[in-house]
Amino acid sequence: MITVDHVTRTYGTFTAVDDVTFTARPGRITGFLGPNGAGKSTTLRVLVGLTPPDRGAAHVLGRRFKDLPNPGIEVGVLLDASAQHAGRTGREVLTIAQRTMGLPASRVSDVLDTVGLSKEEAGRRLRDYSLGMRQRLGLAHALLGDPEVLILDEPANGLDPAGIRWMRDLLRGYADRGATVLLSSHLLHEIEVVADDLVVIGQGRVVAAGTKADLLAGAGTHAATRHAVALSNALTSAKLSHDLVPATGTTGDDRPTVLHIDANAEIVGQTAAAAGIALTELRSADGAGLEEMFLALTADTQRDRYATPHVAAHTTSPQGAVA
Ligand SMILES: Nc1ncnc2c1ncn2[C@@H]1O[C@H](COP(=O)(O)OP(=O)(O)OP(=O)(O)O)[C@@H](O)[C@H]1O
Repeated sequence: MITVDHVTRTYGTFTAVDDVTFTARPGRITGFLGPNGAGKSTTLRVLVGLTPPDRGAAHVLGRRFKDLPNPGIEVGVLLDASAQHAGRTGREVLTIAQRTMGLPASRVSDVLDTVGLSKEEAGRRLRDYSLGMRQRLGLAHALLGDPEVLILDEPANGLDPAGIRWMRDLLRGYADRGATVLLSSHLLHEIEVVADDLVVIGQGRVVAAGTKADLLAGAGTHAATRHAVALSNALTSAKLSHDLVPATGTTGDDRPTVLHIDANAEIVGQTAAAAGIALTELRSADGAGLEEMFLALTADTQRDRYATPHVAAHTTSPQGAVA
């Protein structure tokens, strides 16, 4: 269990983390999401005692990190995979940690195996490691003590697709055995696939927290059609609000146009059928849900604005909007 309780951290007059409160529970993977500079790393640093908070407190397994007698055994931490002496070999890094923690020497080979670093790679110096190899070594370091809690900052950074899949399975296995897993990431798809719970942060403040299922509930429906104007009219008549999904076909294109509708697929299908409109696709918008939720929740805190063309059924002429 991890609890972050009203944590605030300022640098001069700048508030990097502002009254942040959330819980990461055992047996679950909690995804910590936010735009660049939102305060994710600072929060994780407070959690592991590297940055003192100005106000509030963070606890891991009911204690402050610095009060854990042998933290490596209880909590596996990966904050910055490059923060190791470049002249040491991977095996040396792990051996130092293994001895410090009082673990059997066999743990080093075990975790090298787990993260897929070969004997030969473990003998190379870190300065010669690729980004993905450093990340794997960082994970090996975090897993060394077979801890009950994992705190990982951007763990998928630099991993190839097979590595990302492997990491996902590894974290799922940990959580299924009752561990608490907290991971930050910008990779929304990764978080969407792996996380049970989500905490979204923007400009230092928590803007949403809860189970992924609750937060993404009501994601709506995506319907594709070659008759977007007619469908938009039918949806407007049925008082169903809808938007054009950005970067999909527009009138004049050969591709069907995709609309996002704030209603379930059954209602949308019935509305289209009643109006005699053929749909080429009808599906829950879950897949796009996290990205849309993330951008909407953090819109005020994004440095890169994004243009969303709106059909805005109830306010704009559908013909004008999709033409
Ligand atoms: N030591 C420091 N001194 C001054 N400002 C800092 C310090 N550490 C962090 N900050 C500021 O706090 C804010 C939050 O930074 P943080 O690294 O926590 O964000 P983040 O959400 O992890 O971002 P990213 O996704 O880009 O890694 C940023 O504006 C950053 O510049």
